[in-house]
Amino acid sequence: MASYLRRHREVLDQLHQLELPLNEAASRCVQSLKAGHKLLICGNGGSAADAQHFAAELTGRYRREREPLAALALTTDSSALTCIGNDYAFEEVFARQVRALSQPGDVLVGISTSGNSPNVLRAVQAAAERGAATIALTGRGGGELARQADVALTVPSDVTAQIQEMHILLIHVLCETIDDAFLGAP
Ligand SMILES: O=C(CO)[C@@H](O)[C@H](O)[C@H](O)[C@H](O)COP(=O)(O)O
Ligand SMILES: [Zn+2]
Repeated sequence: MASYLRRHREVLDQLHQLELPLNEAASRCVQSLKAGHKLLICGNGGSAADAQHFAAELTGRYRREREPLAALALTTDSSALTCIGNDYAFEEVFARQVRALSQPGDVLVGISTSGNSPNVLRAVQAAAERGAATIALTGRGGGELARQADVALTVPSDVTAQIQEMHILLIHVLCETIDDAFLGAP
C-alpha cells in the first residue's frame, strides 16, 4: 500500500506539466457545449468506464446543479458494438458511431492509456474528417493518438493503472472547469 501510494504521488506531482493542454481541452469542451454541440467519448476496458463516467457527469451532474449538458459515451450500446464489431471490424466500433452521430463543432474525447488502441485511433480520425475537434487522454508517451489529436493530455507514466488513476482526475478537472464556465466560479 505505502509503495503504491508513493508511486501514485510521484506521477501526481508531475501532472502540473499538463496545465496548458488541460486548459486548451477544457476551453474546447466549453466552446462546443455552449454552442449547442456535444461531446462523444470512447475508450476500452477501464477507459470505457471512464468514458461513461465523464458523460454521466455532464448529462447528470458533477458537483453543482446546472442544466444537463450533451455528452455521449460510445461504449454503452451493446447492439451497436456487437453489430459493428461482428459485421465490420472491432477497429470500427467507435469510428462508425462517430460517422453516424458527429457534427462539425462536436468534440471527440478518445481515452487510451497506450495511445495506440486502433478503435480509438480510428474514432479520432473519423471525428477529424467530420470537422469535430479531438482530445486524447493517453499515457506511455502518448502513442499515435497523441500525435493525431488536436489536444493531447499524456500522463507521464508507463503503468496502465496509474495512467487510469490520473485520467479520472483530469476528467474531474475538465468537469469542474465546465461547471465554472456554465455557472460562474463558486
Ligand atoms: O483497466 C484495465 C487495466 O487496468 C484494462 O481493462 C484496460 O483498460 C484494457 O486492457 C484496455 O483494453 C487497454 O487499452 P488502452 O488503454 O491501451 O487503449
Ligand atoms: Zn484498470
